[in-house]
Amino acid sequence: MPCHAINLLLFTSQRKPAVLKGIDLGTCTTTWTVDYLSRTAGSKEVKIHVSTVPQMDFLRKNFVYRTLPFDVFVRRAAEVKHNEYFISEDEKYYLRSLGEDPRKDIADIRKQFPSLAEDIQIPEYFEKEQFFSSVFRISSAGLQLWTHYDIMDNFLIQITGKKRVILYNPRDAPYLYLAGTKSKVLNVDNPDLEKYPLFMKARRYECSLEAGDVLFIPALWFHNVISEEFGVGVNVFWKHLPSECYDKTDTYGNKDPTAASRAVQEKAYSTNYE
Ligand SMILES: O=C(O)CCC(=O)C(=O)O
Ligand SMILES: [Fe+2]
Repeated sequence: MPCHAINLLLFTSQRKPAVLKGIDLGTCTTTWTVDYLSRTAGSKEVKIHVSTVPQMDFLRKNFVYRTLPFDVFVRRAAEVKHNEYFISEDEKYYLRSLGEDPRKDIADIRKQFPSLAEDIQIPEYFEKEQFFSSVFRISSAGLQLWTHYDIMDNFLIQITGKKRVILYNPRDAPYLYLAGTKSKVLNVDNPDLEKYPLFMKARRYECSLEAGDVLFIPALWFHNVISEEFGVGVNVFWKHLPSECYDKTDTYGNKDPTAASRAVQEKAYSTNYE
């Protein structure tokens, strides 16, 4: 086993987030320009989030869902002011790619974007049977995705563009004012402490992702993501627990696992962390 694979196994088993640099991700890191992406993926329709403000709020829904051909979407997401737009000329876009039928099918870029999937080499540090989904994350500059957790282990592969990611340990959940898997505290940099006094107690971890970096986000770790530039990411979720622990109807990877599996996941945090 190569040395970096051993390192990776070591920290995935420690269940701590980490940024991996210098991993061979294939040709995507050099070829995925706006032109290339538009030409290669063509006009397949994608459902996108469109927002007039950069800070998207899932709970109050300050954005709308719209559909665009992929090539048009990528060009718009890469520009700051738009000639053609839905709500405002400086609206922001976010794509979280989905399966063909999002209620039944899981996002897998090899199925929905086969020509682009050829260009990316996904770090294979888990067994094939553990793979759950691969998801495009394409965002306008400035866009901020709400703080949330997912229930599976995850590599966030940043192919182009810069991101800033703030993370919180699952143990700090009591300070994050959760509604389901999402935090009500949108402004993590300047929180309203009168409304959310306990937020002060949450310990913030922060990292910058440059193009070509891969962030390991362990299951249940909260993350808040700001795209500092227009950028293209792909994230890969995999099942680190036995398959039967997961809800079979969950195509997003964010439905809570069964009570027993949740207890197992949480135990990892109460024993492994200082
Ligand atoms: O990079 C993003 O836009 C969001 C990533 C994310 O939420 C994830 O990888 O689970
Ligand atoms: Fe996530």
